[in-house]
Amino acid sequence: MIQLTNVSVIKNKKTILKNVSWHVEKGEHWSILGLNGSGKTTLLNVLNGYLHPTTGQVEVFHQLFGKTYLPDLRKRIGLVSASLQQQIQPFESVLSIVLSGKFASIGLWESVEKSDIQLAEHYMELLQCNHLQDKEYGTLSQGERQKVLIARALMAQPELLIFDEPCNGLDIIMREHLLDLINDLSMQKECPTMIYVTHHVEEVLPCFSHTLLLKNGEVFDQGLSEFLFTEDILSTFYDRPVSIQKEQDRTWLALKEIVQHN
Ligand SMILES: Nc1ncnc2c1ncn2[C@@H]1O[C@H](COP(=O)(O)OP(=O)(O)OP(=O)(O)O)[C@@H](O)[C@H]1O
Repeated sequence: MIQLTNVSVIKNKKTILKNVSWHVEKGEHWSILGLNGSGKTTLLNVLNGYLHPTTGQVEVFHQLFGKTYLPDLRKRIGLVSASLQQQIQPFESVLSIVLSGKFASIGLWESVEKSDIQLAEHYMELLQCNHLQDKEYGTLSQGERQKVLIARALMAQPELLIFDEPCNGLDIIMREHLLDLINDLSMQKECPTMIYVTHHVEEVLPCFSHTLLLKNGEVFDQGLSEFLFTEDILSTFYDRPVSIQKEQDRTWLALKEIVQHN
C-alpha cells in the first residue's frame, strides 16, 4: 500500500520530516500519533502527492511518485480532513456531498445513476447519517459533518482511507460514537486500509493494530500498537513521565506531573 523510503522535507531551511521510512501492507490499519508540530500534516501531504519530498522516495499502491499520474492515484485515496470541511459549500445537501465523493469533486457536477444513490444511502446508513440526507451541510453539527465526510470518502470506494484528526472539536459522547462507527467500518468486508492521524493515544482503536510515532519530524518508533503503548515508551516519546491505563482494549494516558507553562 505505502512505502516511504528515507523521506525528508526541508522548507525555508527547516527540516520538517527527516529520513522517514514507513511500510504499510494492504489490510493493515495504522495510527499516526504525534504532538503538535511533529510533522503529521506534512507526512499526509507527501502521501497524497501534494508535497514533494526534498529527498527520498514515495510509493503508494506500488506507484512511484514522480513516475505516476497523481490525479488518478489520488482517486484511490479517501481523505477525511478539516481542510476538506472548509471547502464544502454550506448550502449543499448531505446527499449531494456524499454523491460527490464518487467523483472526488467538491460539489456535484456529474449526473448520477440510481445505483449511485443506493450506494450513497448504504454508506449514510453505515455512518448513521441517512436521516440527514436532505439537510444543508452548513446546518450540521461538527460530529454530523464528520460522519457525512466519511460516507463521502467511502463513495469513491477507496483502497486507502485517511482520517486526519477526525475527533477534533467533538465532545466525549460524539467522539465515542464516531469511534464506534469507525470500528464498525473496520469490520466490514469492503473496508479499505485505514490510516488514523491523531494527537491522542486514547483515540487509537484496537483495529489500528500498528502505530507510527512521529516526533520532531522523525520516526520515534513504529510497529504493533500494543507493544508501543507502554509507560516507558510513551514517557520517552512525550519527554515526560506518563501513566497509562488499558480499558476497552484502548490505552488511556495521563501526565504524572502537571507541566507549568509560563
Ligand atoms: N512551509 C513551511 N515552512 C516552514 N516550516 C513549516 C512549513 N510547513 C510546516 N512547517 C513547520 O513544520 C512543523 C510540522 O508541521 P505539521 O503541520 O506537519 O505538524 P503537525 O504534526 O501536523 O502539527 P499539528 O498537530 O499541530 O497540526 C511545524 O513546526 C510547522 O511550523
